[in-house]
Amino acid sequence: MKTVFVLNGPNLNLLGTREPAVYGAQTLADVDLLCQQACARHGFALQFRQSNHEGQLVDWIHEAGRQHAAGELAGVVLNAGAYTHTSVALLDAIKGTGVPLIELHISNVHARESFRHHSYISPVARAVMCGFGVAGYGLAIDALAQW
Ligand SMILES: O=C1C[C@@](O)(C(=O)O)C[C@@H](O)[C@@H]1O
Repeated sequence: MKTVFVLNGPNLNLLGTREPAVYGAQTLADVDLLCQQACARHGFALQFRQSNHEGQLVDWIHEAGRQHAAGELAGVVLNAGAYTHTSVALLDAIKGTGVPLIELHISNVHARESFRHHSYISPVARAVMCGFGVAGYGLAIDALAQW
C-alpha cells in the first residue's frame, strides 16, 4: 500500500476560524477526514500533518523522499501556506528528494495580493491547484491515484 503525505504549513491549524470568507468554515480536522476518505477510495495510506515551522516541513519532505526511494510513496500534497512565497529551503527539499508533489492552495492565490502570486514551489511541483476550497485536497489525492 502506497502512502500519501498531506503536509500543511503555517496557520493552517487555524482553519475554521481564520478568515472564513477566504478559507471557509471547515477545520483542519475536517480536511484530515476528507483526505482519509479520499485515500480510502484509492487504497492509499495517509500521513496528514501540519506544522508552523519551515524546518519541520523540510524534514517531512525528506521522510517522504525516503519512502519515494523505497517505492512506497504515492505522492505529496503540500499546502505550504505563506512559506510558498518565501521558502527556498522547501524548493531545495522537493528538488533534492524528487518527490512527486502537488502544490495546493485553498484560496485562489492569483486573485489575491501580488505577493501571493509568486511561488518557490511551483517550478518543482508536478502540478499546482488553487481556489477549489478544501475540496481541492480530495481532488489532489484523486489525481495522485492516476499518476
Ligand atoms: O496560509 C496561506 C494559505 C494558502 O496557502 C491557501 O491555502 O490558500 C495561501 C497562502 O498565500 C497563505 O499564506
